Amino acid sequence: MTVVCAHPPLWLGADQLHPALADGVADWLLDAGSLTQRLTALSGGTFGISVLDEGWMPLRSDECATLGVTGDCQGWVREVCMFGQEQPWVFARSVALRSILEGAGLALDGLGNRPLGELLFGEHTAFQRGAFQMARYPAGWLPAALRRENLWSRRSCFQRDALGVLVTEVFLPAFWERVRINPGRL
Ligand SMILES: C=C(O[C@@H]1C=C(C(=O)O)C=C[C@H]1O)C(=O)O
Repeated sequence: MTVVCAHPPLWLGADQLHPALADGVADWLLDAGSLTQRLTALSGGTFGISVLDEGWMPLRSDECATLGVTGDCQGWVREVCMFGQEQPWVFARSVALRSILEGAGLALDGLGNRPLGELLFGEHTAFQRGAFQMARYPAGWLPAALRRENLWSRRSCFQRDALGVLVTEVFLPAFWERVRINPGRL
């Protein structure tokens, strides 16, 4: 496995971004509904998820800090690619702290190719979604096949009691082509 080091990006709230997000970009990055559902609709029946990596591993420093831990922490990591029309549209990395997840009754490890959105947005879910933060995602954090500089990403934490699931989504070039939006500086 190649380990690529990259510094954490500066994550900023929508009101901290200068210039502000263009309307078309904001329409996707700031939509608090289920991205899985929106992509499924956009794909016309061709939506799919492929799990690229998952397991217990050390979380990144910016993830530990966002989940309220100072210093190092371990957690469940799930990295997926969401496809539409056979194109890679969104890379997503979802993480939760091991210490909390183990007693929380959320079977992240049993999801496989079913979308996490089913658990987070399901009918009986009690998750509350936190505010979005945006950044240009470090290319070194993307799997080699998807690696590009400067891609827009967003993250937000889904909270249910003590359990936080931090979901980061990176919007890939084929997605912006599909929606015919120029996200700027690609
Ligand atoms: C959070 C959602 O779930 C999506 C599904 C994911 C998965 O299956 O790993 C990851 C990120 C999300 O984009 C959503 O639908 O909005």
